[in-house]
Amino acid sequence: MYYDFYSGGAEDQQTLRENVEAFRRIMFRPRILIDVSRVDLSTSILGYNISAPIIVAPTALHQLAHPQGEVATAKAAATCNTIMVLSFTSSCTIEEVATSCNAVRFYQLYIYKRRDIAATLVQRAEKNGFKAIVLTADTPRLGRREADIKNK
Ligand SMILES: Cc1cc2nc3c(=O)[nH]c(=O)nc-3n(C[C@H](O)[C@H](O)[C@H](O)COP(=O)(O)O)c2cc1C
Repeated sequence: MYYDFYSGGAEDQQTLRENVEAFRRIMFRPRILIDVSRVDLSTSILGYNISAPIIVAPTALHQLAHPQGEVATAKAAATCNTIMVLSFTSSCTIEEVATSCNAVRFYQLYIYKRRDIAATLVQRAEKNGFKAIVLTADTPRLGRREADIKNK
């Protein structure tokens, strides 16, 4: 059931397939006869410098995959000099992740009807040195993930 959670998509998984296909369609443009003695992919997001234009997207429940969960992911982000976005549905607490490493951390938020829950979480994230809120707006309801239904 853990594997299905990570690998599965909703309904007939057409969007999941299209996500993979979309990346396959992206080609690197070769640039010929230019100086490659120093290659630098670094960039910045909201003023924070990172080693490449890649950050850790918010994903739920890392402890399903590893006992150290998001703490280990945040340490890896710090080692790679990039940003860790901690999921609202993280298996480690905001405080555990904050004290585990010095990665630049953003906090992902779903907005529930109970706005006081969101407010409390934002305050906890702020208090623990998270630098930005990543608002997830595309999940007004969860997709119908048939593998999860089967595994219940
Ligand atoms: C296993 C899994 C768990 C996820 N959990 C969350 C989550 O907790 N919060 C969230 O905002 N997005 C979550 N996402 C969405 C990812 O952040 C999203 O896939 C990522 O932003 C990459 O976007 P793309 O799939 O459109 O390329 C999850 C995705 C996967 C595959």
